[in-house]
Amino acid sequence: MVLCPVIRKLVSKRVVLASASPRRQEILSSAGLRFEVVPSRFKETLDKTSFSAPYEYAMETAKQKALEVANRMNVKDFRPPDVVIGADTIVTVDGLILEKPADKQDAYNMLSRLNGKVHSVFTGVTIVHCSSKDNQLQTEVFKFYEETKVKFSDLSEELLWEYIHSGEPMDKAGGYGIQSLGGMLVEYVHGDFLNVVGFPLNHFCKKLVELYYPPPRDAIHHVKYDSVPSVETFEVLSDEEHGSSTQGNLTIKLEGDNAFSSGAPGSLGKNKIGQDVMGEPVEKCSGDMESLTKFPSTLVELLDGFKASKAMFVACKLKVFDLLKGKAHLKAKDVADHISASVCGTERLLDSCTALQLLKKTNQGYSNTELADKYLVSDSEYSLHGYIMHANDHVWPLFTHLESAVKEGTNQNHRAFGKNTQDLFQDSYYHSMETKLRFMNAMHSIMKLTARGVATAFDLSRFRSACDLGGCTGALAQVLIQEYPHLKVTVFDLPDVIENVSGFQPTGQDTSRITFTSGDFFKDNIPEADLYILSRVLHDWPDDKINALLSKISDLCTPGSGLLLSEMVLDDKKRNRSAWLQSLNMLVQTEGKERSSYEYRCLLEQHGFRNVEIVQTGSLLDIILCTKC
Ligand SMILES: Cc1cn([C@@H]2O[C@H](COP(=O)(O)OP(=O)(O)OP(=O)(O)O)[C@@H](O)[C@H]2O)c(=O)[nH]c1=O
Repeated sequence: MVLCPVIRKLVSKRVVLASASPRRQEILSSAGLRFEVVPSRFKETLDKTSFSAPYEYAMETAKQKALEVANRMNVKDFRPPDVVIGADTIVTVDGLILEKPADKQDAYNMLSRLNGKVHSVFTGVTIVHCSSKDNQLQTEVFKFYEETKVKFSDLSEELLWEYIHSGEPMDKAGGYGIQSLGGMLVEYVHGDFLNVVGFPLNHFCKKLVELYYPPPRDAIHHVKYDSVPSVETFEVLSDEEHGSSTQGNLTIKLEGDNAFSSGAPGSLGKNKIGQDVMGEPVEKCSGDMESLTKFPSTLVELLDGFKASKAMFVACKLKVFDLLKGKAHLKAKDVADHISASVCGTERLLDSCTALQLLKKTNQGYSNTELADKYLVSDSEYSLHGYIMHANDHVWPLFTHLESAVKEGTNQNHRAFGKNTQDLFQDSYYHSMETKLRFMNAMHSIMKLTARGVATAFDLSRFRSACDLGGCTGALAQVLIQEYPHLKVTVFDLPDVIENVSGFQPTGQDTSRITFTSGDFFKDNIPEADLYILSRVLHDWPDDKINALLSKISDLCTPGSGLLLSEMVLDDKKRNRSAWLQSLNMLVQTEGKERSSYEYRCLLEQHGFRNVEIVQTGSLLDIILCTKC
């Protein structure tokens, strides 16, 4: 029996689990999935210090495990399987990542660290959709992770050694198996138990729903029943999505009273074409639903969206998070004094930020959350402060003219800033030192956060030289030279930018393989390289300018040269909300737009690029690599 129809979606596909873990095999086969097991040969040796968070490491390892298997099978069988699933489980405690112990002493060290404490277990999962064109593997990569908190009891040395001698710890992350003897060590678990065991089945099913049955965004909401907690479900699904009939009726009726569903208000259990997918009378369900969902909470969230954004922007601008960094607590009055603001206004801002989970509040006062410390403090390693200031000072005013942008189909720089933008970058970003540095800061902060993902989405080690066109402060170049010891990178950008890059260079790092060259890629000669990179560049421009640029790059390329793009890729199903909103953003501020993978593929193939591969990261940027024929 296949309880969850989304698992049934995979029945007709050749699915491979790239894992030797017997636990993963058991969890997935118990869920009714049919798959082959091809353990990955990928060595789990990625540099942990190069990841901004432990789950990034787990997701990347999971991805590399899956891609290794996809590649190997493509070579061996001359065609890849349809889907490859990879996973990686890690335990984190005291800022350390624990994997499988090397020996008994190592297991003891791990278990002693966990003793009496709460730790996190992260499993990163990657689903790779594979196809093949001219024997070249084409992949679409989807990643996610799940975190579960586990508390160990206070355990005696004797018990720890007895457990270690049982042999159980050796093939398990953190040195324990919660599903077996190790369960005795555990006081409580917060979150998905199976995630600790090695595979977050629930999240996996939700991800499959997103991939195979994307609902219209406003159709997912939390439904409350007397005896059932509010949940986001993946149970009730129909293949008749978006009005297009696919393969038969997937009516599913859950047993007992706890059957629940998701759907647009007033349409519980009713699919797009009016069928009752729960097998219940539609009227009865709709009636119940209306009384239960008086409030269209999705709309309320949207109504509040701009208030939440602005509260965060203002708290950043007033450097509230900088002030609270490293301090145990501050009262509203102390914060107000420091930022020269009213006490009553400051208190409301701080309370709103607390409600938004950017701050914590106790009787002693306010303090930063981990999130704020990491991303909102202006000088933190992966700070988004620069990008947020750009959003506040540049994007926000433009969005107040969205209505005009929609009516006129053009950017609103003239209305928001009194600027005619003949030359987009010169006129809107670089017209004063202040706007120039603000824009550079914004690009630097967002690139620092995303650079590792861009640099490692594909193996670029075959290239010896790269040219990052519009590479701004060189944040991506920094990561590229760390990842690829033989790569030399030229950062090419407008003179206005290159004159000011020195303040953005890291101290104490060898940057001798990075060269900064100034010029305009539309007008001037572009440096020669094996690999050209356009990161968040094409979305600024209309097709005619893109064609001119791609043609110029293509002329410089020799067969085998690469072109790497990073952009937010639009999806037909409108799942990637950030990408669609970013396209609106491009309307109000540039001449460009975001594009779909099909549009990118066409543009690239038109200019002689082939083997177009796309990695959808599920975060801010998707990555496309292609090769000049
Ligand atoms: C915390 C915990 C972990 N595990 C196992 O730990 C291995 C993690 O290692 P991995 O590198 O993610 O996987 P692997 O076993 O090396 O397999 P592979 O996917 O081939 O790399 C997986 O087995 C998991 O079940 C348990 O069985 N129970 C637990 O409570």
